Amino acid sequence: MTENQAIEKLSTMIGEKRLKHTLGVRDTAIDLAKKYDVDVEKARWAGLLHDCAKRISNNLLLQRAEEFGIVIDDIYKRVPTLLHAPIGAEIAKREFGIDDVDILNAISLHTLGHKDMTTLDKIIFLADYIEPNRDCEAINQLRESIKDKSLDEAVRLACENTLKYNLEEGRVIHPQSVELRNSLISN
Ligand SMILES: Nc1ncnc2c1ncn2[C@@H]1O[C@H](COP(=O)(O)OP(=O)(O)O)[C@@H](O)[C@H]1O
Repeated sequence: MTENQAIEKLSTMIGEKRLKHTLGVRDTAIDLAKKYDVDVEKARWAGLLHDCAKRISNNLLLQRAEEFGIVIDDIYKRVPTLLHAPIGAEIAKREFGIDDVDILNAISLHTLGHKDMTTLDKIIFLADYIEPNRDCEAINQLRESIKDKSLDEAVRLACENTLKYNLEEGRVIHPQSVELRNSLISN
């Protein structure tokens, strides 16, 4: 499938607004890949497809997770939308013909992150947070503050912002993101 064909298909799956975000993530991921010497094509495809399951309803996400053999833990049960990441990886494989494990893992980990992320995984996680179409105070500030920081520092700050947001909103927090945050603290 060409990139244009993928974009065409995606637009029917996620709608115009989410597509704009997606193209922002793709472009940001490509810039970060060049900066951190990661395969640009992998960053392009992971960025492009990271949210391909974003429009699927909670009930269908739970159903698909069963079908695909994805373990539905307690937090996934309570916040099924989190499943759009691992299910997105399955859809990228089944419907977009992606067979590269690095791309599929980056899609799967883009929302919660993971303590053992590869550089590509970190790039997609960060790109999803800082892409230019996201316009809110916390993100605008973070974009500025990470300019002179390492990738790990930037990932930690993005992760901490998401954790803080979930705390402030009184939402549950998946331990995988707490583990990611702790893995990026040196003491
Ligand atoms: N670590 C986490 N634990 C629990 N919920 C989370 C976590 N990270 C994100 N979420 C929630 O998952 C939902 C989807 O997150 P995300 O895909 O980042 O959203 P979007 O791309 O639409 O901003 C949000 O409601 C967010 O609060």
